[in-house]
Amino acid sequence: MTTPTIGVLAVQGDVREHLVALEAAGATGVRVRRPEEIEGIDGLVIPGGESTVMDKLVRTFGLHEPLRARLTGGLPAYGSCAGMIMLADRIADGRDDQQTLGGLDITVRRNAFGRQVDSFEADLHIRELGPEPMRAVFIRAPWVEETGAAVRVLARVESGPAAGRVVAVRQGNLLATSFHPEVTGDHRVHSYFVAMVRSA
Ligand SMILES: NC(=O)CC[C@H](N)C(=O)O
Repeated sequence: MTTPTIGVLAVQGDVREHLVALEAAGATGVRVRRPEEIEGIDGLVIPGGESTVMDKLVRTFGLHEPLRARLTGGLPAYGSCAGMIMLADRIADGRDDQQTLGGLDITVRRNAFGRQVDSFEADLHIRELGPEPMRAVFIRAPWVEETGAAVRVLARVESGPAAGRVVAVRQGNLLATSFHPEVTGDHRVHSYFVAMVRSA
């Protein structure tokens, strides 16, 4: 696989920013909106947005089952923010009929940082990405409340009232961040994911 083809789930959310970041990280990014577009991809990015809407549209467009089938088959996937929620096996205080694609043995709490701190930025040190801190942008972000034994924690909030909260995880071929690396121009998370896709 010289240049991997990575699909960005394009039913809702900040799709364009991920396509740009994937190209910068050496992959070909394609929009995934129809079931037949799932077959040819080597990896999948689920963008930030609104997970309740994303879930409904994924089911309406007949994408839920084919996406689950590929994820179960080991397709590498990266979810940012709402995408993290879509990859989580469990949502804390889950209500209504919100479903996820699942695969990550985590419980996420939606809009976890509270109304006063709707959106904020913080520097994170992520060993896998090198010594330089990463500027992380959180927008009505979830955090990871529980992790199963197979889940590796990659980053935690480092200071302030939410210090210690888990905001980046990996489990096998699945990667998720609470924050939005696609909006900062720092493409290290996407490069890390592209490397995961290459070695899958
Ligand atoms: N920036 C985001 O993706 C926000 C996620 C949104 N709060 C949700 O619950 O889906």
